[in-house]
Amino acid sequence: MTQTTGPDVHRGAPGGEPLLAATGLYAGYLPGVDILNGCDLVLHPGELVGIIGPNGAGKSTLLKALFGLVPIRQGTVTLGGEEITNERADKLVRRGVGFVPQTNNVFPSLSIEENLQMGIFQDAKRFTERFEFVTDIFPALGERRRQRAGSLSGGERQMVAMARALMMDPSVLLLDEPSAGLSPVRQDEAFLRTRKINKAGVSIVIVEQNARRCLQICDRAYVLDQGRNAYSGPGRELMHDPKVIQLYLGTLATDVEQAAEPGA
Ligand SMILES: Nc1ncnc2c1ncn2[C@@H]1O[C@H](COP(=O)(O)OP(=O)(O)OP(=O)(O)O)[C@@H](O)[C@H]1O
Repeated sequence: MTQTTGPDVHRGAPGGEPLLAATGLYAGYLPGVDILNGCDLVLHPGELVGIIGPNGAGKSTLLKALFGLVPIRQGTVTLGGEEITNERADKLVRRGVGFVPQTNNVFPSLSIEENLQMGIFQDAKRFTERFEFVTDIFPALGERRRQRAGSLSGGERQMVAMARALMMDPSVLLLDEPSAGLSPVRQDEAFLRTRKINKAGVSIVIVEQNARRCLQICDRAYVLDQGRNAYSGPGRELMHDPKVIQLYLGTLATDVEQAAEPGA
């Protein structure tokens, strides 16, 4: 049973102190209108945690609230045990939180290299070291460092945006729908890229519309509905949970899974 009730909200999470923890968050854009209605999330060191749910559930709002872009009216956020609720985004970047927005995530008139410089302007002396790290993960960015970001494809821009967020050596990366607007093949690449960053030691919270693919790559996931936790658990477990399939994944998820299983 994966329904989240009370202490079961972080089902499947490893023990120990979480790296990032949000507790009982109420947040919204307009006075008196809450989009988040008491949702919780924890991210443990090394984890890749997904947030899925229907359109308008508040997935992106949760990410923005964690990054100080939407005011939190009630509840707390901690990073490494220290409270960071409503801390400004630039301070969060200094404290090791990176954020990759869904759209407008590169400076189109700047080159790839200049975009990466913008990512580390708060600690410019580390540019060379960090440039080497990110181009090791994404060699294409090193090879094309002089190319204007505006001339890149959607998938390549997404890669630049992720790399820019990695320049400050974050311990936590918040990714807002990295597969949005990409063709199926490019979507797969975006998920593989996410996994690669995670394997390089960065803990990740990823919001995704492509719920099935998200659950496939995540250690754990939360299903949000109307700004509240509806279900949670290990990604692959949620994928096969009849309630989650019926309410949030549709029949396609089971069809595709069965087709992928030998002998099915
Ligand atoms: N800047 C804004 N000002 C006012 N309301 C907003 C703003 N951004 C989002 N909302 C509202 O907040 C609600 C949740 O939006 P949010 O983008 O967080 O949902 P989501 O779960 O990410 O949805 P989707 O999967 O469609 O991207 C929606 O009703 C939306 O209209």
